[in-house]
Amino acid sequence: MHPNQKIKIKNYSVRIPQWKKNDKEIQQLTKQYDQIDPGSIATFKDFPLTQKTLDGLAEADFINPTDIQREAIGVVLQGHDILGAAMTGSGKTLSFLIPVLECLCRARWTINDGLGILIISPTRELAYQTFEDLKGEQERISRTNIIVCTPGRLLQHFDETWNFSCENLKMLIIDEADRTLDMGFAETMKSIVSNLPKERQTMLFSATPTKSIRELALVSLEKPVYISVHEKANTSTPINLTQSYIVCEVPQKVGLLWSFIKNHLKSKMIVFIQSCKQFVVFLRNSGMKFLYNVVCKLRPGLPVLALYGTMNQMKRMSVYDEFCRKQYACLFATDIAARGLDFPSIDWVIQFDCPADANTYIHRVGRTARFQHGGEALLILTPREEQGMIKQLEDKKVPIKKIEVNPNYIHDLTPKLQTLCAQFPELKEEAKRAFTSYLRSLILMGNRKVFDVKSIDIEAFASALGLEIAPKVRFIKKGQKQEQSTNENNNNNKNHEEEDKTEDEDDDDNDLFTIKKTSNTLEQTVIDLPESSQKEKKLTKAKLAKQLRKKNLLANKRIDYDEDGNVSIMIIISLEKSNLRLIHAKPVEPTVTATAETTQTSSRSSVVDSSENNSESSDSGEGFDSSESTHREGSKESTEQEEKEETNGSGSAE
Ligand SMILES: Nc1ncnc2c1ncn2[C@@H]1O[C@H](COP(=O)(O)OP(=O)(O)OP(=O)(O)O)[C@@H](O)[C@H]1O
Repeated sequence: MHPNQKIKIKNYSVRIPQWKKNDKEIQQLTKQYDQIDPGSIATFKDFPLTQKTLDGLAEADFINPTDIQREAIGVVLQGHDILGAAMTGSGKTLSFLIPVLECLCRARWTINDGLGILIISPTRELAYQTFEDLKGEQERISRTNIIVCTPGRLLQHFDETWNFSCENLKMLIIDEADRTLDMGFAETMKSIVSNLPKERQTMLFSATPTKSIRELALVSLEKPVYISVHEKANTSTPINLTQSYIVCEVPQKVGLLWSFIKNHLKSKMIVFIQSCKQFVVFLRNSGMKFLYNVVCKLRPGLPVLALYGTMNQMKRMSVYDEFCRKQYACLFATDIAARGLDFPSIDWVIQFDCPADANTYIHRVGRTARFQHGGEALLILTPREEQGMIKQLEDKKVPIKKIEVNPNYIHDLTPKLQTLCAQFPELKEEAKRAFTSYLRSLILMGNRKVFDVKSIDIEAFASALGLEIAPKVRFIKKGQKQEQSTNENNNNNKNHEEEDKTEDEDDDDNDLFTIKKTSNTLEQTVIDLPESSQKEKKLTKAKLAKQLRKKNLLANKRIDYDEDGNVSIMIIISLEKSNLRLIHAKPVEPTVTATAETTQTSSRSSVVDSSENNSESSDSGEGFDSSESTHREGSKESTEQEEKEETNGSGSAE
């Protein structure tokens, strides 16, 4: 270069990222973490939070933290693992979302850092997607910083998404932890946790913590701080929730519900209907579809909607949105809506069917009286259910009062329903299915102190549904026989049991949990099968695939019911602790070639996931349902049948 030549220096302007500008601010905030004292926190501004977070909170009108937020945010900012418990609607979500944002901000997280936060929730809302969606998801997932998903879906990404990496993970949040375990995801959760980096912070939340959570806490948390803000409260439900129950016989329930709706037209209400996970799709929500269709046809004078797990995800979302927007409406829902969903301004929660246990009750009523709002809850019980359920609620510190109904208040809908059933044959079929599935669900419920099919006046119940004659229900006798033989076995073992009885076995939570877990397994479904065909064989996956090929069987599930609601064909494969078990199989001609092909080439994921979902995901709509995706294409016939069902009985009507 010539010495006189001037060097031109270009003035490059380097764009300084926002987080760098705030570097000093972050350092100062971090220093204040140790001084956080929940007692002195009145507003969010009292927390050492970044300006962006504070602006976001102010924009959403969140000024004062709730109890759980006041207690938990500081502890998480200080870097501790937590086990958080607080009532429904008390703001648990924000108590982990605020530290999540602060964590990413502090770590100056960018898109290139990949996954930083994993939030596991038991609901399917973000995981219920088709395989087509998954493809897009697999591309995006490596560039995502926060993932919210169900355990099943997450495990699938571990297995199938080549570029899915958790190695930079900063925080793991397990929301509604008890429900996740309740659904049989304990093993899945353990294997998820074992795949995550040890250097991370973990938060575990629940509104109804059970002993079972402790086991998950042991494997996932490191020296956790236990935060239970309402532990010493006199009640386990929000104080501004008024709770009452009515006792009436099963045949009067429909009339009572109708009278209630007619008298509360200026209200927004959710009516919870029992849905039995063990049932096949078309039977699973039959009680709910029947009631929904009846109420729609009778035109109560307010919008009526329905939300249940076997609806497709798009429909579910649109019903959810529509219900949120309405000022007055009645939503028929299964327990899919019982947890976590934050519907605005619900006036009433009606439990048309007795909940499986006190925790389910607490979550259902928790859809109203959220965050300082008021709300009312009404539980409808049969005389048989009253004592057992009320005892459970009292034990759980649920303040509930009995109210008597004036019999004149209850409409007798029988003539109207009979006319409707005669007019609409599909409604009559639905009534039959509702009848059968309700009785079956009582048998499968397990807790005989509360649920007892023998206490039902079968003829009166059928008539109350608009049926002239009661469908045959041979399974009741079979169920009773089975129960008898179980009782005899139990009597034989009684002496040993009494000797071995431990404190844990006396615990209500544990007891219920065990019952629920057993009743969730597919083995319960074989209650209706001829005894000779109930043989169970433990199989390895390879052997199973061989047998399936040999016998020309369809993998997954196909259950056909005859007119009486008895099983005529049933094939189910379930996965239990990595042992595949052929529950029952009868050879059938493969209806759709694609499904049979899938069976023959049964890859690990297709067999595993579908069976998992048959047994676990069910109505709650949780987990990744590959039977809804991989096999959907193949089993067109059954899909069409399901679709028909859904169009008949779902959506909304005014
Ligand atoms: N600090 C706050 N100020 C005002 N509203 C809040 C605050 N925190 C939460 N909320 C509102 O309270 C409602 C309930 O919050 P959230 O859904 O987090 O409750 P939850 O404890 O997770 O309930 P559930 O156990 O039923 O899932 C939401 O509508 C939320 O927007």
